[in-house]
Amino acid sequence: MTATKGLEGIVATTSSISSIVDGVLTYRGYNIDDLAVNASFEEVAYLLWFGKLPSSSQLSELQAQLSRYAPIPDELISQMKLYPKDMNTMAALRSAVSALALFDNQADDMSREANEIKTMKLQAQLPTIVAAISRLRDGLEPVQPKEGASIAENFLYMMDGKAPSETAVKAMDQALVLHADHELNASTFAARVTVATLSDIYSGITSAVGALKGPLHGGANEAVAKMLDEIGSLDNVEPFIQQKLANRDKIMGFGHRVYKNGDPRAKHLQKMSRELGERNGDTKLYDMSVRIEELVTSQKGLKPNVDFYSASVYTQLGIKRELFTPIFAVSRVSGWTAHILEQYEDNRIIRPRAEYTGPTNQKYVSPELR
Ligand SMILES: CC(=O)SCCNC(=O)CCNC(=O)[C@H](O)C(C)(C)COP(=O)(O)OP(=O)(O)OC[C@H]1O[C@@H](n2cnc3c(N)ncnc32)[C@H](O)[C@@H]1OP(=O)(O)O
Ligand SMILES: O=C([O-])CC(=O)C(=O)O
Repeated sequence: MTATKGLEGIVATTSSISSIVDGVLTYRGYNIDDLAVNASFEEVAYLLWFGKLPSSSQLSELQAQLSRYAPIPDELISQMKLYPKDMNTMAALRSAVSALALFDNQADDMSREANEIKTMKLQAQLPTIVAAISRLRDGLEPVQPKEGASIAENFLYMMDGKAPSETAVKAMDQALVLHADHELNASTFAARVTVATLSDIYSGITSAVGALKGPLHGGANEAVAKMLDEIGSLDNVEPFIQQKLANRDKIMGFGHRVYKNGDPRAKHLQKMSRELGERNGDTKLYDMSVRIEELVTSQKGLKPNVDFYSASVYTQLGIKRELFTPIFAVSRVSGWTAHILEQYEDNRIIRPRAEYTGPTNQKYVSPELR
């Protein structure tokens, strides 16, 4: 038995949800480039869950269901009020998602029908939770979700309590589409491992949020924003990046386990970042990002991943940095739940082996003789 570090190149499951072949990402066979410019996030969520794009009536029904499920239990809000103000937002989200199970009397109902309802509840409630965490941290009361609004619009509205601009809603919706699913990434794998023990869907999503939090995965978008802050100006990009590369430090938002010639989602986020900068009359963040990309690509051969330009997109939308990774979860919960439903459909416990490298032939010696 020989271990492969990080399971690189290991095919661990079959899946019909999303694929990455020769650098092309598809959801259920639809190219991400097509979906990013044409589909709404709700259409994409439906596609991931049910395998086909919804008809107009199916889409309206889904929107109505998501609206109905969006409010979160008052008991959960009371609990969240006890979270410390200096909390890590992803840790708070992880706790709140776990607590949601306590207020759902179908949490342990393993029927397909019950799991589809929980899937929609989770999709509807994650944005409400993230917006509430943000407001409670600022000493503000949560804003109730607005009936009939899309996930993107509602999320922006619940964060600020003000109607978001059309531009902001469009950008958020596209960002949600781009982050919705990504084959067997670490958080999706964590979700599948958890539910493959026949544990409940809330346990799977709690595991996934925990895995997404790390800076090598979803947490990289927040780290990119910190780096942009630290760099501060276009003039400082070159010395900063040269120093980082000389120290062999990782540049956050670059590199990918699967894509070696670039992440197909990055170009859409780059375009969004440029357009938002032009609209705001200030392209500094975009210009700095492009310069970082030029340096890292020419000197290390590394290309930006989905987390790189999303940092300048969200910053230019006026979103606080500590919400960047939670926004990833607001989108990716669609993919996580699709994978969980798929795992339950044809389940076998996921239990690989480890190559043992510790000592052998040890003999027990009593404590006084050690
Ligand atoms: C949504 C997402 O999860 S996208 C990924 C988000 N994460 C990041 O942006 C964090 C920065 N990137 C990374 O840490 C990595 O590229 C990962 C985690 C994405 C992929 O990791 P792996 O597939 O294990 O690649 P690995 O870390 O082995 O990198 C291969 C080589 O490229 C280097 N490298 C990879 N990424 C970077 C980077 N961002 N900056 C500098 N060097 C890098 C490594 O140091 C390594 O060099 P070496 O062979 O000289 O030791
Ligand atoms: O696939 C991965 O390893 C990480 C990633 O890009 C994602 O989850 O979107």
